[in-house]
Amino acid sequence: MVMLKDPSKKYRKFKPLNIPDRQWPSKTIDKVPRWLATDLRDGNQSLVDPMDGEQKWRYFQMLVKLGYKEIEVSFPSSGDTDYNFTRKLVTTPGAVPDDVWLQVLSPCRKELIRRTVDSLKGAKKAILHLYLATSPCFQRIVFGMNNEQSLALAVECTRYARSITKDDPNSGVEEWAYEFSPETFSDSDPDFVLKVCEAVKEAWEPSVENKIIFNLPATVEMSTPNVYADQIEYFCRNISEREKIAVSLHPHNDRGCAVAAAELAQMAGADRVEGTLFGNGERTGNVDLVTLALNLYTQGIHPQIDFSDLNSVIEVVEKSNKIPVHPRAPYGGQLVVCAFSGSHQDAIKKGFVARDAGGNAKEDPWEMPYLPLDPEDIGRTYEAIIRVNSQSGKGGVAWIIKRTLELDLPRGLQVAFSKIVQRETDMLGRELQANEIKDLFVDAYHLNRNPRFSLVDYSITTDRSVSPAPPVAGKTVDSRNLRRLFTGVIEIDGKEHHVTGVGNGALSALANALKNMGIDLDIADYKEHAIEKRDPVTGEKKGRDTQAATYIECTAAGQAQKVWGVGIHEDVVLSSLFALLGAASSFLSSRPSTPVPFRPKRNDTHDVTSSPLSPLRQELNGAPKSTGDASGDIVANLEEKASKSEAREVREQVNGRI
Ligand SMILES: CC(=O)SCCNC(=O)CCNC(=O)[C@H](O)C(C)(C)COP(=O)(O)OP(=O)(O)OC[C@H]1O[C@@H](n2cnc3c(N)ncnc32)[C@H](O)[C@@H]1OP(=O)(O)O
Ligand SMILES: CC(C)C(=O)C(=O)O
Repeated sequence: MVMLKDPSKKYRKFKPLNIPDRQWPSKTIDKVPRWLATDLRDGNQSLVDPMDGEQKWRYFQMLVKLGYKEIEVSFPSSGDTDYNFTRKLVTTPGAVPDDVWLQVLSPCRKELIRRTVDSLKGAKKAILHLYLATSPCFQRIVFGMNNEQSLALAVECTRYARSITKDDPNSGVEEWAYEFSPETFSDSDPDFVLKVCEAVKEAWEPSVENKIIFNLPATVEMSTPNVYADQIEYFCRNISEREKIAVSLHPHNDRGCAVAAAELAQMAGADRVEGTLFGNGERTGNVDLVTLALNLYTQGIHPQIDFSDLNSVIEVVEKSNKIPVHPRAPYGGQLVVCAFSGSHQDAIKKGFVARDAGGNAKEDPWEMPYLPLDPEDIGRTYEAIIRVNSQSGKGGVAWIIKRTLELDLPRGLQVAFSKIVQRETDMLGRELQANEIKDLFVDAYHLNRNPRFSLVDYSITTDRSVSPAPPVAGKTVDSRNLRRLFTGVIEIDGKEHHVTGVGNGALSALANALKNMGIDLDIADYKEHAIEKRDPVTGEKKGRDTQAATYIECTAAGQAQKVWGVGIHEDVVLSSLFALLGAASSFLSSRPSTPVPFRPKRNDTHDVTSSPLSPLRQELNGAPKSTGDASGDIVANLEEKASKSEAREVREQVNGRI
């Protein structure tokens, strides 16, 4: 057995402070703290391969660009890399903006403090940071010192630091600040910490304008974050000359609560937070500055750090640390702006549709199911939001087709295409990329090339001979009542056929022409809309022209099977004809399971039994003969099958528009 049955002897419960009148629980975070980025020090010291000078340089420039004004750049006494990097920063003109403070860390050892201070000669603004552990555990085990000795060392080193920095006119730095960290604060006696800090403050003599920074680290996270908040509130309430002090936080993430600890401790009175981008740092890491900043942002407070292009930040962080940002890391993780599951995708899609429909501007209130932040604000694209795997539904798939091809699929087609996608994801056992889904759609609905039917030539004329309302003397003919005659050449499986058909509109005329060839399709659903012209294969915009997209759902007379056809063309009539031919092609190709009725009509242009259509007939061989009326037009069929209002809508479209 590895885990103890009773761990209570080995691990003792952390004893919380007793502050019955604590104030922080009813506070909120209303302002941006001072941020200190310690990626180049605490983050760097924890890496398998610490950064070299060049990597540090690039990282530093990024931190400056993001807006950090206090940056812990090194531990100069650790060796040449950090010392030389610090020298390069202060000696390279323009490398450090005038409003940026360079912070450097040293233990309480005089020779190391000297070297640390020397590294900064030439800097405009510098923070010298000393640390000394105050917890009984460290005092006893690491230093072999008692409280008095620790306090004396802290004061002695602060005095020494003062003498070679702000009190030294030849220090070579324009403005000095001082930070002291009672290391292991989270495990220290709060009253002893106060005693040490009072003594250090007295030794440094801060002012209101140039405050001393007391950095109170959860060097190791020991307790629930409310206990850390209590410790911070206790310090803030009891330290004297609070106005001359910046209370700083430095939470580590041993229990996974660093962000919560930092937030509660700000509510408890802290002014400043030290951390790293994406939480790199010793063991489980430092508190993540990206999360803290964007948590503020999503509460309506700009963190004064610009994460507009978070992807490029991730790139630098990953390259420098050689540690990938976790795919589920808040805000930055690859997967956090993605939804795979059907119900999430559906809700997000509806959210975006509602936002678009409301004509919302970028800064209008964000109300989006499942997404706490507009991904666009941090430079992430909507395309990345919805990804498709076997857990996805029609909503996500439709969203991808909308984004890639600008096609607004009717609900029935969403359902049908989603099944095709589902089959593919199940078969491949992996996620499908947006481009793969687009290609699948182009292929399934023959947008690139109809594999079986091709419209070689056609004309649509009015057929007055069959007009339902022949002209009456003295009255003009209502052209809306004229029936249309489709005459054309259709190539089927490489062979040309002359066909004719009559209908209420061009589409129904073609449907009847197909019916005359034995392909008896009824139109069950019809939708069209305009789109910007795009290449159907690459999806790229092709100028400013618009195209029509037509969606037609067909059933074979007397059959349950339904197929969809999609047509895209500048000409709205052609777009619908292509959609019908697409459906016809899909129908024939899927026929073996549900054969198409094949009914040669005696008065047809072609006798299919002896015409070149024979191969087609053979393909259709064995199909049950329909008992339906071969002359019934598509709108009449539709009225039988669809609801009355839908039928009326389609009738208007078919009769009036095409
Ligand atoms: C919580 C933190 O992250 S603190 C920052 C930690 N960062 C680093 O340590 C990175 C850079 N460190 C180094 O390069 C080296 O450790 C150095 C240069 C500081 C010291 O190197 P060495 O002299 O070889 O000492 P070593 O690293 O073995 O041990 C640390 C020594 O410093 C002492 N020490 C540790 N912390 C402190 C402190 N805050 N003040 C004074 N002395 C300290 C230890 O007690 C130990 O002393 P000992 O040798 O008398 O037992
Ligand atoms: C030096 C101090 C602030 C530190 O890194 C820690 O305690 O974690």
